[in-house]
Amino acid sequence: MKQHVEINDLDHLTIGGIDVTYLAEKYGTPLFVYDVEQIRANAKAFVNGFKELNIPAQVAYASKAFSSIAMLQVAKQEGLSLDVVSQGELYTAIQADFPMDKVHMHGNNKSVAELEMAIEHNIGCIVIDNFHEIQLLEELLQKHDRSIHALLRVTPGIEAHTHDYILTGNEDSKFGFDLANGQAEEAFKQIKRNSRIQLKGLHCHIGSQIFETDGFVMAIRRLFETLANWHERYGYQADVLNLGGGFGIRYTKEDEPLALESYVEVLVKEITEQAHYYKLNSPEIWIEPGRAIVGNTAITLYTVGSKKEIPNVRNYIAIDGGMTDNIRPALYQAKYDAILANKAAREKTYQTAVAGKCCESGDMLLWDLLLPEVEPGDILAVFSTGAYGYSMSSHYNRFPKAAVVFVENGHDKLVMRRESYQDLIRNDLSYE
Ligand SMILES: Cc1ncc(COP(=O)(O)O)c(C=O)c1O
Ligand SMILES: N[C@@H](CCCC[NH3+])C(=O)O
Repeated sequence: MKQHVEINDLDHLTIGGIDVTYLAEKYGTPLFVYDVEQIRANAKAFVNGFKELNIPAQVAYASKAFSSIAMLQVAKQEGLSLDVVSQGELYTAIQADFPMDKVHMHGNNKSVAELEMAIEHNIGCIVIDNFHEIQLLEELLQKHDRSIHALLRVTPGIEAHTHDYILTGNEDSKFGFDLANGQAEEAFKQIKRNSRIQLKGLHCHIGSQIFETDGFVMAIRRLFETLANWHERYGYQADVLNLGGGFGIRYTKEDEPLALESYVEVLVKEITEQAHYYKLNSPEIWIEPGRAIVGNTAITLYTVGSKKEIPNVRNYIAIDGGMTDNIRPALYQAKYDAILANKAAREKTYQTAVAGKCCESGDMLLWDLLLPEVEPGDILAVFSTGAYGYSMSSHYNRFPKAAVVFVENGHDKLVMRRESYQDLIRNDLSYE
């Protein structure tokens, strides 16, 4: 994947051609900085991958990875569709003037309000997840005298664990209808009985941060066994197969992601072959990458503060953010890489852990990092924080949320303001 950061002759890190120490000074820290050119390049890798193979497809950006009006505007400009899982994500899409016919709604417990909002705005597709939802959707479509396109989310019994796959019998997942135990077929029959729900096809999502293609191939084969069966018994042909997201990115040197185009090639090849084998129509291919669109496009800038050196144990440096802007190390033991942005080419001699400033021992960003000699005021840049960083951020310890800046063509633009303390207490009511 293309590198979007460099080191300039001041020995400073740059992103999208802009000195990050300038950005830290201008906007303060913690600061998320996205390289928009890289977002576009990632989006194009998927979109053009399908175009070059002449395959009808939709690349839906999974907005859970990072949703903001500016981000959705870029997604729209790149011709992406959009995966939303809540009213909040749908509301953001509406505010970004995202074409509603390209919005797909997920969720394992969609509320009446969510479904009504989706129906009212005529979104492109609902991904039906459970029996309760079928009933709710039927009632709401009847009430509003409307119809809607839908996919059926199935669990194919394949789970990706980043580097390998396990086949599970009855998959223990809160999402979707199980193929093996017949619930998917029961749901299919219920939906087919309702003329207001047009079932466009099947959806599955096998995991996240996946570096191989075998799991996708296995899932496609499972889906086609099902489709062949439903074709034979019910005369059903799917217009769409949605393989979800999960395409892995590089966080550290140990990660070896595939080129994004190669996932596309494998999906296209396997789906085409399976359709041919079972003499079924080739469905449109939809995917939902989140991390692979934005993950490697952003860095987070922090200012270094205190230091603690425990002889023969560990050194700690602390930064002005932490689990409030990046919960992933605490939640998943996720690994990151980082450098001192103002001493980017300096020799690295200081072994240290990087701690956040929350009142929580687990609030750590990195456990083991080699840096140049560190002083308070240095700017730490953590790489690959574009996905599930800001979007999973919290107000723990009442820290205001960080600011987000987009850089492109040598210009920087604030796209999410840093929260103020006033913002923090905006929902508090007095009890005096
Ligand atoms: C249904 C679905 N689609 C898409 C995604 C996006 O995944 P990723 O960011 O790994 O591409 C997820 C999250 O794992 C998901 O649950
Ligand atoms: N939030 C997770 C991925 C889950 C995606 C949603 N199914 C992460 O940071 O890796």
